[in-house]
Order: sequence, then structure tokens, then C-alpha cells
Amino acid sequence: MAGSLQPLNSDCVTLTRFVLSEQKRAPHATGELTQLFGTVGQKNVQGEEVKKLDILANELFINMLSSSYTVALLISEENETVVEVETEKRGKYIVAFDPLDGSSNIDCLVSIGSIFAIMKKEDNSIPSLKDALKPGNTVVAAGYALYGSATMMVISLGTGVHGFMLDPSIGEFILTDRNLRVPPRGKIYSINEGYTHIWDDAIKEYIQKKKDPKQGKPYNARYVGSMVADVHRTFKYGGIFIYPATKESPNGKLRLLYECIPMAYLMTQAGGLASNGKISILDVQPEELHQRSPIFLGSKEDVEEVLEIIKKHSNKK
Ligand SMILES: O=P(O)(O)OC[C@H]1O[C@](O)(COP(=O)(O)O)[C@@H](O)[C@@H]1O
Ligand SMILES: [Mg+2]
Ligand SMILES: [Mg+2]
Repeated sequence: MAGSLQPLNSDCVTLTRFVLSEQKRAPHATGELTQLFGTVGQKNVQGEEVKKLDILANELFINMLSSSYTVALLISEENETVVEVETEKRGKYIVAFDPLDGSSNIDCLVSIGSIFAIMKKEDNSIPSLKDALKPGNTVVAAGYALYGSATMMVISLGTGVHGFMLDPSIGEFILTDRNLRVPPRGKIYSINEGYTHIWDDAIKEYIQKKKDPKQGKPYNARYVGSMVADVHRTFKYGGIFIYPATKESPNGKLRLLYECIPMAYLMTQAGGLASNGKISILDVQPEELHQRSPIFLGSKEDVEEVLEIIKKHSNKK
């Protein structure tokens, strides 16, 4: 029956059941993180006004996270400063998020997504900017939603990466990709080649190598322009996603706290690598809320190969 929800099969591992089972595995769990994930699958009624989708997505994130009673502080791409949750609703988590990733793809119906990372606030003090500037190695969970040919949630609570597909007939996210592992090497490179003229020599050399039949079977080029979609393909098929520093943007374009760190956490959990070209993205100490970072992320051997070339070029300088 179109539009009505079907009863849930008891064998199905839904996102809610999965998070609850993870909670049971953690002896000191209080249930707050489970409650926080519970807000993810809920529906919400929109206001009447038509708004830009990224602003609407941002309001949804802020409203639902604040009313989950689990969060102290929110960091959003769409808010210049941190969003403090009011005292009565305050919990112990900090959530950094990109409410709508791939906004340039909205109007042409190409896949877009949302990205988030969850950190814990260490004390009961009033939340401040200092609490927001946490490195990736303090993340307790992260994930993304991909709104593509189907809707998928990919999450990690520190025990591998798991994918859940939305089944619209029952209104639930069903576990479809348990323990997602990125292949050790892929056959795809993903970078915006329109910027070749402003790349460093190391990036030029690496991409040239991946296209040169004399250096092995050439890689395929794929670039959606929505980080979530490009990274999701990398998880599934392997290969490398690069958004490098360029002569015009010495820190790259992507944002450390709510784009690079969550994806680096997931990629590392899936057996891949994520580097800023020098060190692991997870070891970068953020200094500003909307700080940018170059990123090299994907299959271990592919990332190692580009890092070798970068090292060779920096030794020459
Ligand atoms: O158009 P460019 O320069 O290749 O940038 C593409 C990148 O920019 C982004 O769209 C930025 O995300 P937002 O839509 O959240 O601003 C990434 O998703 C994507 O990887
Ligand atoms: Mg984005
Ligand atoms: Mg965005």
C-alpha cells in the first residue's frame, strides 16, 4: 500500500536496534549516545516558508539535536560561531556537522549528503569554543547520510563502519553493509582536474602517473563534486579522493571539523588512510572553527603512494 508503513521483520537489524546492541557492549554506557542517534531517523514537519535546502537542513539538525537532551554544543558549517544548547536541554556531547554537503549539486539532482562527528565534553563547565576545537582522535562516533539513488546512513561508533539503507516502506534504516572495509588498493582517482593549473608539482606528478599506461593500467577518473558521494564510492570501490592545497587555496577547500575529520575517522575505521599530506587528519589540532584542510583519503596503498610523491617533492625544496 503506497504511503503506509509495513510491519518490521524481527530479523532486520535496524539502525536503532544496532545502536542499542552497541550500547550493551559498552559496560559504562549511559544510553545518551543511543538517544542521540535516535534523533537521526525521526521525521519533522517543516514550516510553511520555502527556504534554501542547506539552511533548512541546518535548522533541522539544530532543532533535533538540541531537543535530544544529549548535546552541549553544536558546530555547523552554516553557523559562524558555536551553537550552545540551553542549560535545561544540555547533554554531554559535542556534534560538528555539515548539514548539507554538495550544495552545488542540488539543482541538478546529483547526490548530496550530510556529515557529522560526535565528541564528548570533558567537564560540566559552560560550553565554549575551546570545547569545539578537538582533534579527530577524540571523536567517539561519526557518520554521513547520502541522499542518492537510495538514502543511506554510514556510521561508526568506534567498532568498524556500518551502512544502513533506508527502507521507505517501513520507514527504517536497515543494516545492509556490516563492517564496511575499504579495499587496500583501488582503480579510481577522484579530484577536480579543473584546478590542474594551480596544483603543486607533486599532485601533477601523481595524477599523471595514474593516467599513464606505461606506469600500469590507468585509473578511472570519477568526481561528483559532493564529498559524501565521492567518499562513499571510495568506501565501496576503493581508490583515492583528493582535495589538495592549491596555489590559490593553500589550505585546500574542505573544512576540517565537519568534513575532513568525520570522513577521516570513518576511513580509518574501515582500514583506509586519511592524511593532510603531512600527518593523519585525525592528529591535526584545530585552531579555528571553520578551518580548512587539504585531504588525501581512501585505500591505504593509494594514499601511501601519493604521500611518497609529496615527500619526494618536499625533500627537493
Ligand atoms: O567544486 P569543487 O571546488 O571541486 O568543490 C567540491 C567540494 O565542495 C563541497 O561541495 C563543499 O561542501 P558544501 O556543499 O557543504 O559547501 C564538497 O562536498 C565537495 O567535495
Ligand atoms: Mg560540504
Ligand atoms: Mg554544506
